[in-house]
Amino acid sequence: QSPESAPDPVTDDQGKLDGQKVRLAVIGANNRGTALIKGFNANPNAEVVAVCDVDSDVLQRTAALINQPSGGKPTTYVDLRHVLDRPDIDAIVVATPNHWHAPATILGCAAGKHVYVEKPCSQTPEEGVLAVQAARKHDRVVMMGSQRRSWPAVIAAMNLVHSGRIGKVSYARTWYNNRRTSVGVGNQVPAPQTLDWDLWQGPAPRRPYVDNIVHYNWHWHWHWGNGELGNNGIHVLDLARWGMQVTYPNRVTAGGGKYRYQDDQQTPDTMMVTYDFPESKTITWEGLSWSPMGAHDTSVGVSFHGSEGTLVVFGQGYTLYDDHNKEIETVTDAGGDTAHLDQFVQCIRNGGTPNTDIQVAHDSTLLTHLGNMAYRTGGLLNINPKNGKPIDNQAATALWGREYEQGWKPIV
Ligand SMILES: NC(=O)C1=CN([C@@H]2O[C@H](COP(=O)(O)OP(=O)(O)OC[C@H]3O[C@@H](n4cnc5c(N)ncnc54)[C@H](OP(=O)(O)O)[C@@H]3O)[C@@H](O)[C@H]2O)C=CC1
Ligand SMILES: O=C1CO[C@H](CO)[C@@H](O)[C@@H]1O
Repeated sequence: QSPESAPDPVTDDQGKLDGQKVRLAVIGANNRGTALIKGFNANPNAEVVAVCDVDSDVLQRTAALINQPSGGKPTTYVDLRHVLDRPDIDAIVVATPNHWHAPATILGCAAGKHVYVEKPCSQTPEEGVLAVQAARKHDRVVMMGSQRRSWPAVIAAMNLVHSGRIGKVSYARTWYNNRRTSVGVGNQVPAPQTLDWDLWQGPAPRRPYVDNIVHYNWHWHWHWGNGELGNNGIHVLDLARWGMQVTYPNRVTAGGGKYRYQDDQQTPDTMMVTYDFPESKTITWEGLSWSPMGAHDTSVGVSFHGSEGTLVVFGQGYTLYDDHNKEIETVTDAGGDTAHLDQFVQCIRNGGTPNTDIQVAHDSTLLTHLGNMAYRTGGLLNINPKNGKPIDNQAATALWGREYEQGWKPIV
């Protein structure tokens, strides 16, 4: 079956389940997928009934984690299209590498499934636009895994910023720091017997298997990933955009490079991006994948700078400062995934729009794409703030979409 001929939609007019458990399939089960299997498994209103992974070892290991209330184990699948064929599955959870995120979301919506898609929700802006269209066309709940949106202290922090507690807020700084090791130089070897390399690649044009890409290091290749900006920048840029109440910028500038190691990584390990918005507001991102010391002695965060004070979101909470940097309060609360996953489940059961609905998700993810597009095309993009598209810039416009393996181009 070709991806363009997905099964007919299975619809229940309101997209609601009248009090039943939401039946989920987790697609992509390794690192993040394992956490999501455990998270949804712990939700009293959800049940993981299927696990799908292109690596049979990962599949067996992760399926074994689940005990269904009925006492059974989830069904296992290698090909996500077979998951979509099952009418008894209400929703899919996509925790594959990034090049699969939007194509799986779009196929899922067409098959009548609600979708929890990991961040970033797309690999290119074009895919993000299509994912929004697919969600609306098929009237599905489509939510992105930017779980900070559901953390109580982060919500309280945003309410403070929006209430004017720190005055007029014109600037937000975001950062991410880590001491990552080198990915080394890979060798072209046969793919492991347990791995279906063709399906792992799916929508991406075919390449030979190289032994330092699976797992995780695909993040650092433009062919499959979106670099640190798409990996960790999305979490904090999403918060910055929420706090600043902005959507599309009018100018994006990017600098940096790949300085630390001589290896196969393509994406920058040192990156600074400035987003200027038409509302006279600016957001910056600083990503250092090799130096662990970030602003305010933290490795990841956002600071909002207002005329009457400053608010720093870090970890699971925030610190509020007055206009002379005197600390007023520090608040921390629950983090994790529980509230975010529950929101997805509740929206499916009871209706409603999740806090990281696909449109919100796309608008935030677009910032990461624009930063990478600026970085890859000379450093400066002028943007149409009405639609987020680069103006008079052929090189950047070429990165709005991407090439697909024949037969895999997403269609809505
Ligand atoms: N919200 C959050 O805090 C976090 C989000 N993430 C996001 O989750 C995603 C996954 O990250 P991570 O788990 O670290 O990456 P990994 O590379 O460790 O895992 C990805 C998994 O997806 C599997 N896979 C690949 N293609 C398919 C397919 N077509 N069908 C089914 N399974 C497939 C992989 O198979 P194989 O076993 O063969 O590699 C692997 O098991 C990323 O997009 C990342 O951005 C990650 C961490 C935290
Ligand atoms: O979202 C994420 C949270 O942090 C992890 C550790 O760096 C990332 O790998 C991941 O993608």
